[in-house]
Amino acid sequence: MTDISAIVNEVGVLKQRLDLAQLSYRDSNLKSRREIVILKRLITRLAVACRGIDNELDTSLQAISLDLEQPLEISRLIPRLSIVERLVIQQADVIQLQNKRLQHHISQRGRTLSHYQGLPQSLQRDLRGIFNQPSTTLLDNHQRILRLLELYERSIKLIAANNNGTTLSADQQPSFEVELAAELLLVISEIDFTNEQGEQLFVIREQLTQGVNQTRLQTLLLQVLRLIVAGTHAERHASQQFLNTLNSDLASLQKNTAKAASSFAVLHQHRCDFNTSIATIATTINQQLSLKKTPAATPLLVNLANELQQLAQRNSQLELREQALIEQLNHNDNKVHQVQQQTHSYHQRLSQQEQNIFRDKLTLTYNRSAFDDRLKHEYQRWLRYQTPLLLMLIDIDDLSQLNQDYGHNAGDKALKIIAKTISQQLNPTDFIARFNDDAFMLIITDCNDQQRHQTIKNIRAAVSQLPLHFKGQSVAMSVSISSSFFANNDTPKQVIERAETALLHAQHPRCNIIIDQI
Ligand SMILES: Nc1nc2c(ncn2[C@@H]2O[C@H](COP(=O)(O)OP(=O)(O)OP(=O)(O)O)[C@@H](O)[C@H]2O)c(=O)[nH]1
Repeated sequence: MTDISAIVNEVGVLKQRLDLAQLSYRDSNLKSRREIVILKRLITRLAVACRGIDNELDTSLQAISLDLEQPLEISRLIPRLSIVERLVIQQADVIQLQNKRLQHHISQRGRTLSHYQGLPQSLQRDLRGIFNQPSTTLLDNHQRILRLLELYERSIKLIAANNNGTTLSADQQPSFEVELAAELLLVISEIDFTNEQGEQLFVIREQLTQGVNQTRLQTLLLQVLRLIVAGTHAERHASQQFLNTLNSDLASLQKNTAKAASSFAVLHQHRCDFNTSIATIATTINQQLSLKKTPAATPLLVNLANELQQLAQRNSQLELREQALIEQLNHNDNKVHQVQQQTHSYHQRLSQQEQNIFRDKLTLTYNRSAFDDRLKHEYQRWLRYQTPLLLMLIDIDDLSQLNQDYGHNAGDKALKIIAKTISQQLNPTDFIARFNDDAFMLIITDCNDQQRHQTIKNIRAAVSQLPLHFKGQSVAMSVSISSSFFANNDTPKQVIERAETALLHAQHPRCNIIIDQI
């Protein structure tokens, strides 16, 4: 009987364990449902943040969101989640780097503009206000800001010309205004702010379509400029918040997943122990029955055997649920893997954007930031190896006149064609960047004086032979070029200044002169 009471006790203990195992299963199931909610939220946020960046990314994120509507569980994802988290942090770093460069570019343009002679003091103050804002992500909007600055510059010239009462004829002026207003409308229509600034831009758009005078146009230009900067600040703030939330979501997902994984391990251990116990009891009962020493206890033993069988069945159900859990975990594993890949491609796209910010959008040559970087690098090389290093400054003659006579689009076209023509005269190792409005700078390494002369000659000849036609007229273009080798204790700043000063002197009274200055 002692054996039997022991068995009864053990069966009781086993029942308790089974109940515990079921509780623990329910608990871990609840936790994993919570994780799925977090994962869904995360994917939705990612989809909102990446919307419009890439069609494929949009579609895939949408597909994942739909898939997540299926029943899921989460675990074993910790390493992948760590990678996703790292990528998100990297993206934040990339954005910061882009900010710095764009801000630099924009403040350069702003500075040039605010030094424009004759600009009313109040306008100068307004402009300074805009450009003294803290560094921010003007990522997608920096080109628009530059275009606005350009429009603004042109409108100032228009007013200045008006004040002098000379430059523009009466029938020229309204068309010039209309052209400026149309360009401003175009800039606004490209902006997609969903915030307060977006609404204000909409109002300005309405005003522009109804027609505005010159002074109002200039006020609106400045307002649009301010709104874009403010709107970009707001968007930047929102995307920063998104990244922060994404990070904390990932961290919480990771934590919960770790908990779920450990609950799952405990559950599994329970079941193993349970199986062993059942096997042991079954053996004991069989032994008792085979001994036939306790016939009175036989019905009790049979009952116990039945109970054991029931326990074994419940255990099998538990096993099935575990199996389902494992399948869900695998499914989820795939989902997180997809998220990781999407985040990775988002990251690659940001890297691509980073590449793009080194290019001048109009001429596709490198821009000033890229030039600064490259020159720094070549200067270090020159310091070290003292191999020849040459800067060549090429300024397009009379671009403003061309703009005035044939319109800004003609000026754009000339800039593009001349940039391409210059590039065609260069060696693969030469570097060309748009240095400012109508000037390009070349960095040429390992070149002697004779090659320098030849390059200048080739560029001038190629540009002067360009077949440019605007409004049915053939227009001849030319460039002024100065160049200077690095020598003695030169710094990049000194060589650039030397080339700029030489060019300035050569252009007045007239340009198209080669200046070889060492
Ligand atoms: N079309 C067009 N014009 C531009 C662009 N960037 C700057 N400009 C214009 O280029 C002109 C440069 O003016 P200036 O520096 O006086 O140069 P310029 O008229 O070529 O005179 P010189 O260089 O002295 O021969 C300005 O009128 C700008 O508006 C651009 O991207 N496209």
